[in-house]
Amino acid sequence: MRFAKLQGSGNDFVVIDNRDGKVEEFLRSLNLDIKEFVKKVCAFHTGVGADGLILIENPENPENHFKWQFFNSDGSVAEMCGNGSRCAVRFAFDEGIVGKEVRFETLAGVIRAYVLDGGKRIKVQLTPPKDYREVSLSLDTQSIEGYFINTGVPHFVAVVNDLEKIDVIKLGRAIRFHPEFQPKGTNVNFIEREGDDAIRIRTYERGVEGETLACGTGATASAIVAYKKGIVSKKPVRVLTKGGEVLAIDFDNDFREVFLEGGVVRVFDGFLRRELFEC
Ligand SMILES: N[C@@H](CCC[C@H](N)C(=O)O)C(=O)O
Repeated sequence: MRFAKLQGSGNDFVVIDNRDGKVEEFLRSLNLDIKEFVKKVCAFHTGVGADGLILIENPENPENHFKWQFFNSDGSVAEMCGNGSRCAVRFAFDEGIVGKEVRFETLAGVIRAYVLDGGKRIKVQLTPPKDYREVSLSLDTQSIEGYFINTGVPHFVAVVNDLEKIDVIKLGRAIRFHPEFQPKGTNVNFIEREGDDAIRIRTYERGVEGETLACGTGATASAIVAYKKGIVSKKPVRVLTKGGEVLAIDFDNDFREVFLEGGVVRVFDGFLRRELFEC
C-alpha cells in the first residue's frame, strides 16, 4: 500500500490516499483492525515511525475537498491536529486532490487551509478555541497553575521560567492523566517567554504519550494563552518549537479567527508490505 511520510516542524505523519477505500480492503485481507494497523505503521524501529497516521477520504459534503481520519501513533482517534492538517493539505496538493485554497472535514469541524510557496508552507485556520479556563492542579509532589483551552483538541498550558529543565515526560504525563481532565485527558504544553511576540514551547502529546518535536494545536493554544495573559503583546505570535522551526500563530481580537502557519516537508514516499502486519 502506497503512503507518504511528511513532517511539519518535526511532528511527523504517514499519509495515505484512501479515497478508494483500499485501507479497509487491506485490513479485511489481513484480518486486522485499524488501531493495530496504525500502531504497526507508526512504530519507530519496527515500522515507518511517525507521531500519527492520516487517511485522506472522500468528503461527506461535496463543497469540501476531502475528509480525513486522524490517528495518534497509539491508534487512538483525535478530533483535530494542527501540524497533521498542514501535512495532509500538502499531500493533497501534491496529489492534485486540491488547489491552493482548501476545505476539509475533521471531527472538530471544517478546516480551511491555504497552500503557500508551492506547498512548502501551509496555513490553516483552526476551529475557534473553546472551554478556556484557569486551572490549579494538585499533583503527587507539587501543585501547578495553568490554563485549559480546546483548539480542536484539549490543551493545558503552563508558563514556566526554565523550560529546558522541565521533566516534560514525568510532569506532562501526570497532568495528561489528572482526574481534572478525565475521561478524555489533555495534551500538555510548557511555555516560556522569548520576547514581545515570541514564546518557546515543549509539548507532551496525548496519544503519542511522550514529548513530540512540535504540536500545532498546542502552539496555537499556547500563543492564545500567552497573549491573553500579557506574556506576549504582539501578534502574530512566533512559537519556537523543539523541532527548531518557528510556527506563526495569528488571531483576531476576539479569538474567532485563528491561523497556524509553518513549513511542511514531504520526507519520502513508500510502499507498506504485508509482511509488516503478519509478524
Ligand atoms: N500533533 C497535533 C495534535 C494531535 C492530536 C493530539 N495528540 C491529541 O490526541 O489530542 C497537532 O499538531 O495539533
